[in-house]
Amino acid sequence: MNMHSMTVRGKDRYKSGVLEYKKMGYWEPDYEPKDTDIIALFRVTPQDGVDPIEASAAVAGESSTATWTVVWTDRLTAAEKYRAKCYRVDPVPNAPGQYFAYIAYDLDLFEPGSIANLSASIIGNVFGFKPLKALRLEDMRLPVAYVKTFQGPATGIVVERERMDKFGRPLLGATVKPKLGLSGRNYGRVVYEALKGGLDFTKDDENINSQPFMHWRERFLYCMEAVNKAQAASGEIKGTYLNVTAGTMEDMYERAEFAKELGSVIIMIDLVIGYTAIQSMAKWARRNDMILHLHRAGHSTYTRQRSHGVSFRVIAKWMRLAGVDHIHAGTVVGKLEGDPATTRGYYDICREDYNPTRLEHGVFFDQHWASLNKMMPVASGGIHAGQMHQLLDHLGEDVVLQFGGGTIGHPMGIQAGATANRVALEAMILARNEGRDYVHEGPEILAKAAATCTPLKAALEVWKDVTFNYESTDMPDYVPTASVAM
Ligand SMILES: O=C(COP(=O)(O)O)[C@H](O)[C@H](O)COP(=O)(O)O
Ligand SMILES: [Mg+2]
Repeated sequence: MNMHSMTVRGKDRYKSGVLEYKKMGYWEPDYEPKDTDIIALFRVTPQDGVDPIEASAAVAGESSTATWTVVWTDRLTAAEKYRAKCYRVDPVPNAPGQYFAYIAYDLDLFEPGSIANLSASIIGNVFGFKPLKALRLEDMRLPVAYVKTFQGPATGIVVERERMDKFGRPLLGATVKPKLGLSGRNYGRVVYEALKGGLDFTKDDENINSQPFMHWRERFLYCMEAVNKAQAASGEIKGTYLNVTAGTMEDMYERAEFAKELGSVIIMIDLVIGYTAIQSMAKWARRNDMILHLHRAGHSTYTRQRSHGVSFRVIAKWMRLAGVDHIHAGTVVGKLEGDPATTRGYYDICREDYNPTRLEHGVFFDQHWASLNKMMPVASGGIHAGQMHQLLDHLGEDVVLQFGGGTIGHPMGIQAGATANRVALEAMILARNEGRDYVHEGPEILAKAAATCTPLKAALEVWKDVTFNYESTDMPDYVPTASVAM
């Protein structure tokens, strides 16, 4: 690096001549990624005047071996091998000033089985790099050799269905509401009524831990009493996701052990506990035959903006490696953002053994999952019985459909809310199994089922106008085309 260039100030500071990552070897247009390389696809928005290829090479540099200048000690390493290599840069169609940069990383740059280590490189410093206006990690290709170093989902969809004794339909759940403030006794009543009314699961909310109005042991005791009573009353297996999220690992382990002691089939954690804590809890869940539910609390702070942050498809991939069994993955039709095609891509990541590239779903790479278990996607956020045909159509059968307000807000009460959801689902599954066009005939099928089910009739009546049709911020707006490198 020419030391003189470091004295340039202001806007000129970012002119291409100042960045020398290309010269340092982080741009290799002829590089053919190896099967064992990890590949990251970034959406790079360079500052005005910064050459896109230089900016992309800088991303490769800053997310692997480089600092801002060449250092003598590079010569003491196999720098050729350890340098990440940006090998392709394409302009993003319909997004002036944005570029897709493909970067390959040698497998030896990463510790086996550690999301913390992977993320410290790939999203470590580089998002704050001054020559970039914005940066988004869109997708990653994880080689089989790397995937195999992770445990993967503790239980998986197949064994979950066996343990729950539920087949051939989506599972049904509800988040207890209001989110905060209920006493243990009243909380337990919600769980009992929702389960007895026909749901398979109830769930703690993301911010229910151990507050003055209900300490965690209180919650666990009342919830498991409710589960046991509802199982006895219905003859079905029931579960409630006991949120073990806490301030320390010690507390989380203590809560998880108590959940196990009480006979719970499932525990829950929040994404905000961090990657290492998630991996530890996944190992605990595997050792203790427990289903592990992950609420993606916090993700929208970095997944929602189209030009900056990390796509949820990357988080979904990391979570499958880390080993959770359930993951919130969007609803398409509910209150929270997410368009059908992109959401479908997230569901594919959860449920397929192998993801072929599907640019229309925002899936940029073939991804082999090396026999890691599948994750159950969870659809939650503003959904109700009147949308059952759309939910089944968009999300398929291996999914948990969770109706919080859509159960507990039912005009005839919680049990009726649960019954409305169960009857709507079974009517739709029956129609599907009979080969009917349940999507287009959905409203008729629901109306017919409602004729003999007053709770469903009331649900359809009260929520008939509830739709959330806002434009998504995460539409797949592109299909990569010509490379600006050529
Ligand atoms: O409490 C709810 C939904 O409640 P309700 O069913 O009453 O709307 C969940 O926390 C959200 O689903 C999270 O969103 P996501 O699932 O997208 O992570
Ligand atoms: Mg919630």
